[in-house]
Amino acid sequence: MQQTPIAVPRNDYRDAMARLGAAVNIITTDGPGGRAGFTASAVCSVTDDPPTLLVCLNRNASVYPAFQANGVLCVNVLAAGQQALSALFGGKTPMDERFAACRWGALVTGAPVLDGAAVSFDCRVVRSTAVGTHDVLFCEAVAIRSGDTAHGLVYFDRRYHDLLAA
Ligand SMILES: NC(=O)C1=CN([C@@H]2O[C@H](COP(=O)(O)OP(=O)(O)OC[C@H]3O[C@@H](n4cnc5c(N)ncnc54)[C@H](O)[C@@H]3O)[C@@H](O)[C@H]2O)C=CC1
Ligand SMILES: Cc1cc2nc3c(=O)[nH]c(=O)nc-3n(C[C@H](O)[C@H](O)[C@H](O)COP(=O)(O)O)c2cc1C
Repeated sequence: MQQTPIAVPRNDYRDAMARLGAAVNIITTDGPGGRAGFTASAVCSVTDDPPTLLVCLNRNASVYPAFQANGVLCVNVLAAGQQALSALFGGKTPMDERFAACRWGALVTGAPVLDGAAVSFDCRVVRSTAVGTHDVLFCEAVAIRSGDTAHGLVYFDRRYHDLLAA
């Protein structure tokens, strides 16, 4: 017998996702579309050959056109103590104000690399697929910079938690 699928209400889904702990990342880009950056928890590793991550970006975000035009990005994984940057890049703040809050470098693509990040993946976007409200960006790493800190940051239950190494 066929079962009728029951849709999960959006808020129930969000409440459930709030219990899936995730790293917090500042995703940056620069190029012909201009400099831009946003906070993302929807980031994960796809394959190590070729080294590929995915990043989910809402097509309604103000930063979307810049990421589309540039085709490059840097995934900056936040370290313990950097949660203020997550709020700053999490929406509404003018772009210059977001970037003025900390120091930046560059590796290969020119996408901004955050000083003090736990690790940064400099990437070219090699493919993208639209799913619902978001684009899933497949990003091939062309350079990596590891930070000095052993202390990470996790977003869980709508709050930030420092991960302090023993
Ligand atoms: N993947 C995304 O686009 C995410 C967007 N956000 C944005 O930040 C705001 C604050 O987030 P929270 O304090 O965690 O409260 P929330 O209740 O809005 O979200 C709870 C969880 O649901 C998921 N989620 C939220 N919005 C989503 C979206 N549009 N698409 C897919 N998954 C989504 C995330 O895992 C998030 O941590 C959200 O309202 C949303 O606008 C936050 C986390 C992920
Ligand atoms: C903790 C946190 C995680 C987020 N994760 C994502 C994400 O994975 N993908 C996404 O498109 N937006 C995510 N957002 C929302 C974007 O950061 C926000 O929409 C972005 O800064 C664009 O905002 P703007 O349109 O005001 O520029 C997240 C926000 C927060 C605070």
